[in-house]
Amino acid sequence: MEKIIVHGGNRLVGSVEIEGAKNAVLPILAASLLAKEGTMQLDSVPVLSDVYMMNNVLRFLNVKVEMDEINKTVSLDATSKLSYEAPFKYVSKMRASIVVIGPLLARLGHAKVAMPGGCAIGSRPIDLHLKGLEAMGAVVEHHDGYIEATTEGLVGADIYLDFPSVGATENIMMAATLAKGTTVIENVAREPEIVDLANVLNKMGANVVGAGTERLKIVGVTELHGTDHTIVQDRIEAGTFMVAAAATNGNVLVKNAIAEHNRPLISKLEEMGVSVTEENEGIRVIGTKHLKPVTVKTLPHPGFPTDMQPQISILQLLSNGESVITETVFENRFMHFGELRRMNADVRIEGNSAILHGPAKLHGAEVAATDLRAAAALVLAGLVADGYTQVTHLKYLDRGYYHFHQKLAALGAEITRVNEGNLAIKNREVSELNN
Ligand SMILES: CC(=O)N[C@H]1[C@@H](OP(=O)(O)OP(=O)(O)OC[C@H]2O[C@@H](n3ccc(=O)[nH]c3=O)[C@H](O)[C@@H]2O)O[C@H](CO)[C@@H](O)[C@@H]1O
Ligand SMILES: C=C(OP(=O)(O)O)C(=O)O
Repeated sequence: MEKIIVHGGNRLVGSVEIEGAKNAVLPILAASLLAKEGTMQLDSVPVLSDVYMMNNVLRFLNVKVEMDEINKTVSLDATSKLSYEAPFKYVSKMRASIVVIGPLLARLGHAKVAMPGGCAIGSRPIDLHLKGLEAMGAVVEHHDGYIEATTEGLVGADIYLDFPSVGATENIMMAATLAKGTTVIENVAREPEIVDLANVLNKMGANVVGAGTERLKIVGVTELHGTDHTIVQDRIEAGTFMVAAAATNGNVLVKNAIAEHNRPLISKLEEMGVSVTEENEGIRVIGTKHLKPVTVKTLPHPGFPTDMQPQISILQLLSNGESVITETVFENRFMHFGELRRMNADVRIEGNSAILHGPAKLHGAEVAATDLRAAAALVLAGLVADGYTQVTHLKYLDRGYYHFHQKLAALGAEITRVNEGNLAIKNREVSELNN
C-alpha cells in the first residue's frame, strides 16, 4: 500500500511554489463546454487526479482535451457535436463533475448526469443547483440514478440561494450566460474561485457582473468562444503550507500567495502568535514556540474556509490550552480527529464543535486519510510528532495536492512516499518501523 512516512521534528525553512487552484480549474474546465467557437487555453493547471477525472468527463462529452503536465497547460476544443450524457462511471468518482450540467443545458438544451451521491464529508445534496436551473425554465427529472434536464431555451430569472453554495452558484452562473434575458442570483458564493470563473466567462464573451459580491447579474448572450486564462493560485494549498510553517516553528515564504484570499486564516495565525508578513514575493510565515489557543468557526467565504479546518486543528492541538473549532458547512468533517487520537491528540466532539486540549505531545502512528484535507492534516501532524507517522489512503491527497511530500522535503521535512515493499524505503526507516 502506498504511504507517506514522516519523521517529525524538523523546522521547515525556505520557500514554496503554489499551484493553480483545484476549485477554480474544475468549473473552468467545465465552462469550456460553452465555447462554440475557438479553443480554451488554460495555464497554471494543477496536475491533480481531479483534473484528470474532469478531463475524462469532458472527453466523454466529445470535447478534445490535451493536457501538458510539464508546462501545466490544458487546451480544450468543444466545437464538435457534443454529447449530453455524463455517466456514473465518471461522475461517481468526483462530485465536482456535477458542474457540467449548467453548461450542457445552456449549450445543448439537454443534460443527463449521474447523481453524484454523498461523500465522506457530508451528504452534499444538489437541490439548490436544480432549483436555479428550473427557475430558468429547465425541466428536471430524476430516474435510474440520473438527473435529466431539458429545455426549449433557458430564460433569465431572479434566483435566491438559501445557502451560498459554491457549486450551485457556478452551475447557475454558467447556464445563465447563454439564457435569453437577464438572470440575477442573490446570496451567491463569493469565493475567489467564483471570481476566477466569472473572469473566464467574460473573456469568453459572457456578461457577468458582481462576482465576489452577494449578487450576480448575468445578461445572456447568444454565443461564447474559447479564450486563454491563467488559473488563480490555490489559497487552500497556500494555507496548508502556512500552517505547516507555523506548526514546525519554521520560517517559510509561500510564493505569490494572495493575502486577500487568505484573510481569515492569516487573522487566526496572528491571534495564535504566528508572524505573517506580506513581502514582494509572497507571504512569509514565521512560527512561535508558544502558540495561543483560538476559537475557529468555518463559514462560507469570506469566513474561515472549511477546507482549512482539519489543517488549522493541528495548530490548535499544539497550542497552550483549550481551543474550539466549529464546522458549520459540512456535517461530517471531523473524521481526522479519530485518526489524530491514535497520535495522542486530546479531542472531544460536542455536536458540530471539537474541543481540543494542548499542547499535545503527538506520537507517530499509522493513520488513514479519510478525505482530502484530512490527508494533509495528518501529514502536518506527522511533521511535529515524535518518531515516524505513516499516512495511508493517499488517493485523497492526490485529489488536491501536487508533489506535497516533495515540497515539504524541499523545506527540510524528513518525509518520503513509498509503496510498501518498494526498495525506495530506506533501510533505516524499515528497521525503525519494524521495531
Ligand atoms: C470543487 C469545489 O469547488 N469544492 C468546494 C465547494 O464544494 P461544493 O460546491 O460542493 O460546496 P457547496 O458550497 O455547494 O456546499 C456547502 C454546503 O451547502 C450544502 N448544499 C450545497 C448545494 C445544494 O444544492 N444544497 C445544499 O444543501 C452542502 O451539502 C454543504 O453542506 O465548496 C465547498 C465549500 O466551500 C468546499 O469545501 C469545496 O472544496
Ligand atoms: C472538499 C473539497 O473538495 P471537493 O468539493 O472537490 O470534494 C476540498 O477541496 O477540500
